[in-house]
Amino acid sequence: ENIIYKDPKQPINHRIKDLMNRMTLEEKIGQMTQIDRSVASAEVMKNYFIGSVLSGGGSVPAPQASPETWIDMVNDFQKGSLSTRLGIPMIYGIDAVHGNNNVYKATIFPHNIGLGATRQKIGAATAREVRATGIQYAFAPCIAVCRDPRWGRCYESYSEDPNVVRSMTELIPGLQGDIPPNSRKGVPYVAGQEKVVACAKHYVGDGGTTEGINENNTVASRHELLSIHMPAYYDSIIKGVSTVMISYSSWNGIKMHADHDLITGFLKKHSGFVISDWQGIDRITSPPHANYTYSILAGVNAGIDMIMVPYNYTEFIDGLTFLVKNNFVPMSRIDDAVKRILRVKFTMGLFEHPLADYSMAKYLGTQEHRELAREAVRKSLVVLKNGESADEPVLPLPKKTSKILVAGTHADDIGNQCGGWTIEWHGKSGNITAGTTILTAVKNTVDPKTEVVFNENPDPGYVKSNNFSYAIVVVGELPYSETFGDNLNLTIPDPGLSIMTNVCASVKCVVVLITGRPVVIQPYLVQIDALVAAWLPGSEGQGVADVLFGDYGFTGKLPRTWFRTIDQLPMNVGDRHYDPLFEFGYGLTTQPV
Ligand SMILES: OC[C@@H]1[C@@H](O)[C@H](O)[C@@H](O)c2nc(-c3ccccc3)cn21
Repeated sequence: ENIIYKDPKQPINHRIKDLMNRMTLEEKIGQMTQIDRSVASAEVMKNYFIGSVLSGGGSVPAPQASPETWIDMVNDFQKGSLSTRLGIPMIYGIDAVHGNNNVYKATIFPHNIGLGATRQKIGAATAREVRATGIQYAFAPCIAVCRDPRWGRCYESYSEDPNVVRSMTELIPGLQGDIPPNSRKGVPYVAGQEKVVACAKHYVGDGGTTEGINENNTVASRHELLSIHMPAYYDSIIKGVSTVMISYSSWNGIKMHADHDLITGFLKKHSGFVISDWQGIDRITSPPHANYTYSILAGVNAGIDMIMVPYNYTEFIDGLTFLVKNNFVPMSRIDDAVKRILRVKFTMGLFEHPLADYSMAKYLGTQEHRELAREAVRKSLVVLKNGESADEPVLPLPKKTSKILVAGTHADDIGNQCGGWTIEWHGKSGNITAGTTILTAVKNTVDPKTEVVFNENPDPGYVKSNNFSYAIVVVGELPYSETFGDNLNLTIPDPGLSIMTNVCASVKCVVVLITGRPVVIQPYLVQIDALVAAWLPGSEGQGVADVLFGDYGFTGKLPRTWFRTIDQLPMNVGDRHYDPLFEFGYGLTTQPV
């Protein structure tokens, strides 16, 4: 190819410069525009030079669509982009935040709250399952530091402790590949076709809002912001994260999407691109979209490079074009944004491999990935109580006994054990995707002679009259995401609470909590014989039975403080007044049998 930007042997900076020199303003602004698949088509991609498409939570080509159907859709949009004058390929993004979780039959890993180990391997497996659907960009990892469990997204946060969150940035080399030894830091990196572009989110302070109110205001000194919420961004950038997503929240009343100092003045020492959240610039104003021209002006001039519009792309394109032509947004700002977007697209080899090939479809939901998820589940569970004293432990449970009861709303429900961001945006109860429920796992694990009785919500009389050796009660929160998960009381919703108290009043009980965060449990502890925090384990429920029955020991530790009562919140490790029910880092261990 004698056209420099099309020649993979040319240095990337030369390819960027050559391509930029050829681009019209319309083509440049198109690169800055990301639209949802529901308003995309090959025609739209071609006519508006769209640079990126996404699947918002639950935005799928068809219910239970196969990997091939996903690849067909992505390649159809790509062909539209390749048919433009300059043939700049588009990049497709999706929230693969615990596996490629929008996709039917994808492996669903534990949510971040439960991810204690194996993060790089999980990143690599997730990258493969994203590529299995032809997608090249994952809006992960979320490196929020959740400081108040009343926040609806606390389960998307690894921990309240910035150091734990920093260690979780190991997901990035899993997703993107390890940056080459002694390569320049702060440069985007994606190692080929089995890796994806990652996205550290949401910049910055998303987990520190008042009372955990989603998208709200984080009141913090500069020192607190930099020491609690910022550290993991350093690690992410050093590890070559290619993109950073801006938070809906505000810092001391300033909307992050309009914060030039923190975006351009601080973050953009790295040379990847910065992307807005969904209608993130619209929400700069209250009410959202009250002055969209101002939203575009404030967001783009603050330093945002790609706008997740995601629907009314002509309004965005026309608005930004007006602002550039009338010198409200300098051309230098547009060129900076497009340069960064092109750098990521060139670095990841998208110009050389714009179309997904079907050979990777086989990676979706493989047994190998499910075994990895199962291992992650084992390592994520935390034993908070194990009998009345160490010399009479309840766990591990005997496999061989006459008859056991399994009860609870979360015992035989894949959707409940996966939580939000699974198949649908908010997740959904029921048999929503492939996997192993905890009940199935228990049946797989006990001795064949042991009778396993499942009764979701038994009455006390039933429990008493049946002479069960013990009961496993699996209850917790119903699936939720974002604002819908904001919760000021953090009680176990009924009927879970009454199932727990009824069963535990009548027989020796092991309570397994399926929650995205600590919940009120102190009043019930005395009647619970053993208590396990299982968080949101995902599709591989076998990992729960593996440790319950001693095939593996429990090793998990609390990644966040377990409060005594709600009125203590916010309360985090290191606070002067710290009086938790179970402290950060607490967890009883058991030996494998
Ligand atoms: O799914 C794309 C992004 C995701 O990456 C971000 O983490 C998350 O904050 C987010 N919220 C919405 C969203 C919010 C309200 C209505 C519709 C969609 C969309 N998104």
